[in-house]
Amino acid sequence: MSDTSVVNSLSGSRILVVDDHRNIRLSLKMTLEGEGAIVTEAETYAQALIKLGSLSEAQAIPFDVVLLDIRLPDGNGLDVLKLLSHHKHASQVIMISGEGTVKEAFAATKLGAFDYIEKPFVPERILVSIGRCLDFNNIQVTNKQLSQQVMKGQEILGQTPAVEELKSLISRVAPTNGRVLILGESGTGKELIAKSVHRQSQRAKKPMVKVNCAAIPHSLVESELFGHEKGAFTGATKNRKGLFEQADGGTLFLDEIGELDLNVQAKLLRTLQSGEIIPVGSETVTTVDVRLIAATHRDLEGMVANGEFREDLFYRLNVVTIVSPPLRERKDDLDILVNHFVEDACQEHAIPQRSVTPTAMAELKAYHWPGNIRELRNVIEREVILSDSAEIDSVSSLSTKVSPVATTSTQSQQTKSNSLSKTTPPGDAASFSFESEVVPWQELHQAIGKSYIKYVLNKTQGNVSEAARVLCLERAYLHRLMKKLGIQRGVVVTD
Ligand SMILES: Nc1ncnc2c1ncn2[C@@H]1O[C@H](COP(=O)(O)OP(=O)(O)OP(=O)(O)O)[C@@H](O)[C@H]1O
Repeated sequence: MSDTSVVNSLSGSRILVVDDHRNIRLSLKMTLEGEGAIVTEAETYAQALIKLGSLSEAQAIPFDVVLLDIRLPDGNGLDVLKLLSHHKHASQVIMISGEGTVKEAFAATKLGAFDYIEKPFVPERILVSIGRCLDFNNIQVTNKQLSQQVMKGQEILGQTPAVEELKSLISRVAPTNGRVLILGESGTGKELIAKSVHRQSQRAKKPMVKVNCAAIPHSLVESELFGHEKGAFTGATKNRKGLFEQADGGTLFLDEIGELDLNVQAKLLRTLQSGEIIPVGSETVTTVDVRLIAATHRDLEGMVANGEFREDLFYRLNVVTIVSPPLRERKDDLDILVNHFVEDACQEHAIPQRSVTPTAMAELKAYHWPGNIRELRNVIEREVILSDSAEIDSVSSLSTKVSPVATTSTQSQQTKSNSLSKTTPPGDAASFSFESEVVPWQELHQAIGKSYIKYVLNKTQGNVSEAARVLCLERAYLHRLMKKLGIQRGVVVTD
């Protein structure tokens, strides 16, 4: 036996030895089986093809490594190699040859042979080469798994004309350096589009840095984008690179750009015009090469008209506009999306495979989807988790706040299976008469809560701190609740 690293890597590996010399086959078989490999022999070109199977793309080749002699009585080993090189899931091939020439060795390597070994060889030479092959196979498998993981959830799914058009626009725009403005409602996939543009661009190997402008306090946006010098403001204890610099050579994705205040908009405009940034508190100008992609669910043109967004910045950003269509305008994609999200949720939560029945699918199609694909993903995840059976037959967790837009074909099913969850769609009172009498649960919950808080505030003479104490709530939380429920501070109304 040879060294342990070889012993470990050969154990259980499937190896095909193709050679017309019986002695060579036997000696290879003995050596390889001694290391735990499973060896199959072929004496001729024809036998090799039989052992390799149909070589159709649908079938994996049943060997990890093929040891292939070049001169065979009925053909040339290089032709077998050629056939294997066209196969998507081919095994690795090590060519062996008695009277090999440099030309042959070169041809073999060009056709994708992993190694080329001349006879006579010592067994260790073969073992080391096979060990490397197997390591390479493992690395390839790991790479594939990793890239599948990275790509998981990154694909823009859908086949409706709207989505096909979207994908075609992305593929045309992506390879250019043009700035992109992505418009669309929340949850329609704007971030997915931005990632797809970056991935298909020449900057794909460089970073894509994402920033949600709505999530950063106004006072910090400038320093986040452009960086700051030590001591520029309280808390700036050291120099810090901004997101523009972090994205240098790549893409900066400014999500919710409509939330930037006018001051930062002016600085952003300057950077877009000059390609230069000046960190907060610094005098040094740095040049950056960044492709900007911006997105918003807001009506930027309306904001320009109202003076809330700079017109010059709007035109700078808006070299190409991509509109992400709302889900209600591409309901034919629901089947694909739903099946994908069901599969995803089952995998993520280690739940046996579930499926959605046509009845449940009709309910999903009748719904208006105000939260778009994000809402769909969440609804499906909830249904998968809560469902007791392999078939999801009814969708109980659709939001109760928004009316479904029922189509004629789905109304009867919807009335049957969805009797409690929806409010009446406009102009459709007859078929929803029972539902029109029912107050959705969340509305009821809020109404009771509002009435109760008002009652307590009345008892405490409008004293919010006292009311919070009595209700066992944090004062700040009670304030937020009052704001949400529309209870004005200081105005105490007795219901
Ligand atoms: N066409 C699609 N195919 C598959 N998944 C999608 C698609 N569009 C959106 N999603 C999924 O829906 C969710 C929301 O998408 P995304 O965050 O890109 O939306 P968004 O428009 O950027 O939302 P927001 O405006 O709230 O930031 C994500 O989980 C995303 O993977």
